[in-house]
Amino acid sequence: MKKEVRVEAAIGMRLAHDLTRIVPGVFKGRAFTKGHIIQATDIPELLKIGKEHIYVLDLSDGELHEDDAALRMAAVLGGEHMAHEEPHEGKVVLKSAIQGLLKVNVEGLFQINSVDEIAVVSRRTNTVLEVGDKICGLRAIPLTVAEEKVNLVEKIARETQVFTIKPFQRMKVGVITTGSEVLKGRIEDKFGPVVRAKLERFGSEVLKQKIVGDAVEDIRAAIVEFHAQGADMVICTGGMSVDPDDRTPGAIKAAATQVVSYGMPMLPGSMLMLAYRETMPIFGLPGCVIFDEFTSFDLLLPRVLAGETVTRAEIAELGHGGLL
Ligand SMILES: Nc1nc2c(c(=O)[nH]1)N[C@H]1C(S)=C(S)[C@@H](COP(=O)(O)OP(=O)(O)OC[C@H]3O[C@@H](n4cnc5c(N)ncnc54)[C@H](O)[C@@H]3O)O[C@H]1N2
Ligand code: MOO
Repeated sequence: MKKEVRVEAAIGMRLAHDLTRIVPGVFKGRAFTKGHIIQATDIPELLKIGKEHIYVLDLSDGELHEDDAALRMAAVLGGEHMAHEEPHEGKVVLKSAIQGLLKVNVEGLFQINSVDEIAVVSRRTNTVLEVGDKICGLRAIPLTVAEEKVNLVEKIARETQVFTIKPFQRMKVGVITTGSEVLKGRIEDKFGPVVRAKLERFGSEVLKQKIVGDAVEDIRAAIVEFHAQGADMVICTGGMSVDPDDRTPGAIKAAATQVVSYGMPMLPGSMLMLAYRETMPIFGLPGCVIFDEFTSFDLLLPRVLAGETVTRAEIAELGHGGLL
């Protein structure tokens, strides 16, 4: 049960929840903390943030304070490689304790948010998380909430394992740079450093970079050789579009046991190819990867490094929102 008391009459009473001050462009946060005992000197400040009344709470059985509801939900939604802090203004934030790939059971999250008065708000599935990055913020909407709603959230969370973080594998990657202009020294290679930096971010490394021309057989042989040497992944660069000298897709196809897709419904990065030679992933990277900061490669590389196999159906789904 909650009772309203005028602030002038509330001196000596404990605040039942955090109170928020927002000054646009300057500050948004806690002005008063739950449990604070109201002093006469607080009254002008309370009135300034629009509080003429405060609640005095007397929780009945089966009713939870917003902070306790949030903490209970965080305890079941959190899991391996996750951490959270104390509630602020009724909200708890789950954070990642490692660098990894966030997997969200979207159906489980939907079921939880279908429980009235509950909000669990997450990053999108397949987001790359660095140490300390937020996974989700969660809260009960009212100041007090029926415990049975939190029980239901706990049940769904246990059954669906809503959030998982997959650490990245450390892979040894063979890089094959195609293009007569690079082989013949007409231009300086820019792909090597870009690919190396993208791999190193996830703790993987370039085993070796081979500079080959545009001949299908040379590119195919280089892929087969890396595979025989035990590379975990091969990345071919350039030669992915429609010119007569763009022969990389044909060479990847010749070396692969499975082509997942040549072409992605994403821009930039629409000419990317993903294939496998047995279990070894092979990427064909189009020229845009040396120019654009984020392409389809930046979306698929973390998936592959997390040990996931990407299907053609998932690639087809990328079209919605794929225009970057
Ligand atoms: N008519 C069409 N034009 C283009 C298409 C298409 O479908 N039809 N696709 C476009 C897309 S999308 C991309 S992305 C680009 C690039 O595709 P490629 O992978 O074939 O790129 P290249 O032709 O090999 O090279 C383009 C450009 O980049 C330079 N390059 C390549 N490799 C390196 C390297 N290792 N270091 C430095 N510079 C490199 C190369 O010299 C060219 O200047 O095609 C669109 N066009
Ligand atoms: O593979 Mo291309 O940019 O879509 O930029």
